[in-house]
Parts: sequence; structure tokens; C-alpha cells
Amino acid sequence: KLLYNHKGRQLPPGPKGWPIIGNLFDVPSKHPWFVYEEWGKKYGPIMSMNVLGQPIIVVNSHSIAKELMDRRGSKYSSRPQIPMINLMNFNKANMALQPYGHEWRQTRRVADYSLRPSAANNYRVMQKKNSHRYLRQLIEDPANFYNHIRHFTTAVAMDIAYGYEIAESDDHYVILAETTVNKGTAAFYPAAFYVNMIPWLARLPEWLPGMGFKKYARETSRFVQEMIEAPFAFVKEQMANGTATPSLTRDSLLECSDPEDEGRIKYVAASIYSAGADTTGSSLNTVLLSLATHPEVQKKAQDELDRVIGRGRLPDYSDRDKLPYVDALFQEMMRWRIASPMGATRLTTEDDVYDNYFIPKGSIVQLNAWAMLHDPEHFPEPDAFKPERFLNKDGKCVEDPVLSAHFGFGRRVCPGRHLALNTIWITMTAILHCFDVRRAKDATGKEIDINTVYSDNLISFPYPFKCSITPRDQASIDMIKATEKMEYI
Ligand code: HEM
Repeated sequence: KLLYNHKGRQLPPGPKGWPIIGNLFDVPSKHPWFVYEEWGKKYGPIMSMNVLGQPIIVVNSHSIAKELMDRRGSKYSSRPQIPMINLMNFNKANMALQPYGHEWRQTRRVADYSLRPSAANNYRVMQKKNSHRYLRQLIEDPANFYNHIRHFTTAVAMDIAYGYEIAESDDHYVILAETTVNKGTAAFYPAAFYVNMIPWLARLPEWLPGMGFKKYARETSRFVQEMIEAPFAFVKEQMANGTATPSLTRDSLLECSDPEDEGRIKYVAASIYSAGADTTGSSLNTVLLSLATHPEVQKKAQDELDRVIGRGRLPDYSDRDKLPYVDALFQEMMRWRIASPMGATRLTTEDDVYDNYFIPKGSIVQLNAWAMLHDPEHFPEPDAFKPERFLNKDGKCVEDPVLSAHFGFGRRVCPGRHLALNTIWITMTAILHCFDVRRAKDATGKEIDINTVYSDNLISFPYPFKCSITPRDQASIDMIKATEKMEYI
């Protein structure tokens, strides 16, 4: 019934399923982006599966994703609703989970306005300040880089959202946000809770045996509530006292005329941490991993920085146009390893036909950003790390539109992308300027291998790895130490 519909048209090709269960056992349990990339060679750039009657469409091609998500956005912009996530109210803490419709449009209006490029640029000073603190931490305790990155991305998210400066450790809001987001992401997978696969279980009373998930959801929803409300109340209190510092919450509240926008501002502010901290953190890990595994690329970028900036100061955003190789390296890093290789899942809200294939209303659509950014036709030798692929014959860095796949498509494209790119660029450039990042060595002096395959969590991270991060020279130490007394205006 599902395979042939809408005037006898067929769904896109895909693995042959079984009666009733369909492709239940074909759904990849590990690294789906690799599996779908491989399937693409057999079935083509758009594929389908049917799991217990649920159509799943997988798109490996950038141009097809653009056609469907950009040009036919009204049909492809909703999100599947995950029962446990909604029971926990976690959908209220991350607008990426909101279904398409009037309320999403209103929330998105607030997000787009407050995170637009010119607004994002206002946060550059704060991003620079936090990136400088990270550099100081790398001098003092380089082995702990993973924790420093966590602290850094949380600090940026809380500062942008609420103008709140987090404590060095054991910060109440940070613990709250981390605990909530960890509980939320753990509940995403179909197998995490039975109710995700059998939604009507949610309608049964909590006292019945096997209903423990309802109690868990009720308890977790209290964390979610506090994560959303507590920092928001902090800003309002500061505004009442006249002590609020600039933040997305303060600035949006000052400008908002529609009283209903207050709830939307709260939603967007909470989404900054839940959608922005780990994704940016993954990319900051990629900075270190890609440099440690490609010393020759690192050297070329350092030579350019030394030539353009010299050894007397740290790089700044205004230097960007003069650093084509560094920029090409930045683009290659964002192509080579991806924080969210399968993007965020979509749900279709109307029937559609693409290239004579039928795509029914209610289909889950997965956009394989990994396959798009590793398409050998577009990026020859896709797993090689080659910044040169973005340089033209005059040595200028050329922005490739396919790279946007990293941040999604169309109406639901990541609204935080300008902020994220600003954080990553300023940090990557300062690390290149001040540190040599290398593979760590074992007790015998042999280099320790680094696994460049990332985890298959919702947000994909490198598996824990070791690298050596040492200041390039005394000038590097001086430049970083000088930031302690720097005035940020
Ligand atoms: C390297 C960092 C980041 C990556 C790779 C990333 C990636 C993505 C992707 C792939 C989507 C889904 C887009 C789609 O459905 O087509 C998304 C959505 C979203 N991102 Fe980001 N993101 C990053 C950083 C951020 C930051 C810093 C923020 C907040 C300031 C943010 C806020 C959001 C929000 C709110 C959504 C949901 C948009 C909606 O559903 O309408 N992201 N992001």
C-alpha cells in the first residue's frame, strides 16, 4: 500500500522489506550516515524504507535536499514528535523539536531576529573574551582540553542567552542545563523507552506496572521547567534592578511589543544552550583533532598568520579577509567532520512527488549531510583534509554553497549558524597562532593514534583522544597572558 500510491507512483528505491515489519531490521543501529552513503551507491541519491508502515525517506544529495527543503519548504518543514520527549516537556526547551505551524513561525521570527548576522556580530566581543579564557586554560592545563571546551561553549551560550557569567565550576545553572539536556538527548532514540515505539502507552495510568517511564518523565519535566524559567527570571530581576547586561533575553524583551512574545523569547533563549552548546563543542574538538592529524596544514596556516598579523598580537575578526588559507582551512574543517551528520529529522505535512517518486504525507525525512559533504564528485578524495580545495588559482578562498549542509536547509536552517561560525573561527585562528597541536606521544616516544571516526550520538563527537598542545613560542605565552588584563569593549 505504501510502496505504490498517488496514481500508482512508487516511493524512492530502497532495501526490500518484510511483510508487516518492513525494513525494521535494515535501519542502521550505528553510524547511519555511513550506511546510507553506501546504500546510495545502489539505490541512488534519494531512498526510502518502510518501518512498521512508517515511510522513511533518506536524501544523500545536496541538490535534492535544496529542491525539497528550500523550494518545497511548506511540505517538508515539520519535525516528528517523540512521545517521551514531549512527556518530559523537553520539546519546550529546544525549538528544533517544535512542529511546523503558526506557533513555530512566531518562535522562529524571534530567533531569526535576535540571531541575525548583525545581532550575532554584537556578541563577538563576548565570544573573543571567552575564547581568550579558553586559551589561558590551554596553557595551564592542556590535557583537559575537552572539559575546557565544555566550559567555553556553556559560558558563551549562557552569556548570549542571559548575560549570565558562569562560575569556574559547580555553577547551578550549568548543572541544571547539562542534566536536563543529557536526560533529553538520552530519550530521543526509539528504543530508549517503549513509549517511543508504542505511543498509546502514554495514555495509560502511572500506577500500572511498567509505567515507570511516566514518573521519570514527570520528574524530568521539573528540571526542564527550572532550566527554562530560572535564568529567565534572573534576567527579569536584573532588568527590574537596572543591572541587566546585554543578552538575547534582555534585548528581545526590551524590543518586544507582543505580550505573547515573552514565552517565545524564553523558548529561544533555552534553545541556545540545548541546540548550540554541544554542536559548537563538537566543532571545537574538530579544530584540535584536525590540526593534530594534519601538521603540514597547520604549518601553512601558521606561516600565513605570522606574515599577516606578526607575533605581537592575537588575531581578530577584522583580519579574516587577509587570511585566505586560514579561511580555507576553516571551511575544510567544517566539511571534513560534522557535528550533526544526519541534521535534524523532518516530517512531511503533505503528499509530494519528486522525480516521479511518491513521498507521502507523514514521511520521516533524513538529510545525510555527511554524504553531501563527502560526495566525491563534488569533493574529490573526500576524506583527505585539503584546505586547497577551497582556494582559486589566485589564492583566494571561495565559499562553497554545499558547505551550508552542515547547518541544514530551508525554513528550519540553523538560526545560530552565524554565532557558531564566529565562535569557531576566532578560536581556531587563535589556537593556530599560539599553539602547536600534535599527536601525543606514549612513554616510548611513539605517536599515539587518533581515531578520526566520530561517535554516533545525536551530536557526533570525536571519541576521547589525546593530543599535545604546546605554546609555539614565548610571544604566544605573552599574547595569551596579556588577555588577563584586556579591556573588552
Ligand atoms: C557547529 C555548530 C552548529 C551546528 C553544526 C548546528 C546544526 C544545526 C542543524 C543541522 C539544525 C537543523 C536544521 C534543519 O532542520 O535543516 C539546527 C537547528 C537549530 N540550531 Fe543549530 N547548529 C549549531 C549551532 C547552533 C547555535 C550556536 C545555536 C544557538 C545560538 C543553534 C540553534 C539552533 C536552533 C534553535 C535550531 C532549530 C531551528 C528550527 O527548528 O527552526 N545552533 N542546527
